[in-house]
Amino acid sequence: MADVTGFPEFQSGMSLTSVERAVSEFRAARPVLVLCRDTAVLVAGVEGLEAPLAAALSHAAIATPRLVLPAARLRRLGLERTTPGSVALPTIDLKRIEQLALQIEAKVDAPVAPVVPLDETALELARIALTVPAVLVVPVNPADPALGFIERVQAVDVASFRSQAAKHLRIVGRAPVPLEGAPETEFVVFRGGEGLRDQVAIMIGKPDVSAPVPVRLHSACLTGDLFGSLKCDCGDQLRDTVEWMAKNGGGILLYLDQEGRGNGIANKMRAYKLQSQGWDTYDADEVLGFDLDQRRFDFAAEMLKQLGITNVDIMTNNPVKIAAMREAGLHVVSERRVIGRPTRENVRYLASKRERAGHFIDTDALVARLTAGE
Ligand SMILES: Nc1nc2c(ncn2[C@@H]2O[C@H](COP(=O)(O)OP(=O)(O)OP(=O)(O)O)[C@@H](O)[C@H]2O)c(=O)[nH]1
Ligand SMILES: [Zn+2]
Repeated sequence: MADVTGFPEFQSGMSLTSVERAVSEFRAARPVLVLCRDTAVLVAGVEGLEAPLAAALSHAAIATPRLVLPAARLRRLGLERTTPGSVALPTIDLKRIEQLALQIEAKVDAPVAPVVPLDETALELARIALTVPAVLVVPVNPADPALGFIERVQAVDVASFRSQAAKHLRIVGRAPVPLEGAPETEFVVFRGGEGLRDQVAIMIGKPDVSAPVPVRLHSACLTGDLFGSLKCDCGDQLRDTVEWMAKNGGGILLYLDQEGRGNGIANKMRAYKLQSQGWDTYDADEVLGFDLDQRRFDFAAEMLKQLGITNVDIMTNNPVKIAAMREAGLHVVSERRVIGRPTRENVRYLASKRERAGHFIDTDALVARLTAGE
């Protein structure tokens, strides 16, 4: 007789699910209890942190709470740092937290301690949740009855979440979607990978998979892809790639849920606001606590493998994407550059990508095109 006492199939993937639940709580500005052997901390983001929650956290604390900040933010606060650190908070003072985590001209006002593993977990939670990377970590007693209703997650599950999510990618739907200029196109939707939504492989034409297949990894850019923002070249890159693939025997465009270089749309808008005040694309991100690029591409390589691709003709200017495909075991046979139209608003952005992140972009040629009014 079948075993009717339990639901064994529900066990598989539970560690992923527990992190997903914790991330939902965290995004809703509710604290999460993170456990590592005998140690427990409440973790709360600085976004949405208000006085009643601050008071409850102080009340539950069994040792001094701390504010954990990433290296990028500490550099903005005036320290030479390549690793995250924490600042003790004898009282949970919202104004001081706001200053240390977000204010533009703030300087660090207290000693910065090296992080412990639970601090790293707290930052990782904020990263997965796509919130501002600044977190309050409050040591607590996990048996405290006041914490009974709070979502609990194991630190080890948070730490392995992103690589697990890459491994658990699976196709959940596919259908033909004829596109203008590329009528023979199929959309293949994958669940898993990065971000909070699904990933889509757009199969244009019928590429010969025995030869190197033209592939573009395209990170979502709502403003550029959909609305034609002049601030970047994403919309052109997207449409030009589809058109090129349709005319040249087909290819695969991976549309990846990595808005804002993996920082999420809200942080991208925070960065755009800073850019409107004169900051460049990378410095604006650093003010918010982000390093150059938060994206991983291991799951994109996994999508290609599941589609039966091993040899790739990659369409990108980004050396990190190329290295990631090689590292994941794909054979990058050739490379093509993909440059959109230069605009007065995007030329500085493109130059920064070349100067700061080593993208293969000929900015002199772009400036010449812009001046010639192309
Ligand atoms: N944080 C941040 N993200 C941005 C900004 N402008 C555009 N983006 C994001 O940058 C990403 C660009 O994606 P891609 O064009 O696929 O990647 P890329 O690194 O430029 O590489 P290639 O285009 O392949 O050469 C998208 O996720 C955009 O949403 C910005 O000013 N700040
Ligand atoms: Zn863009």
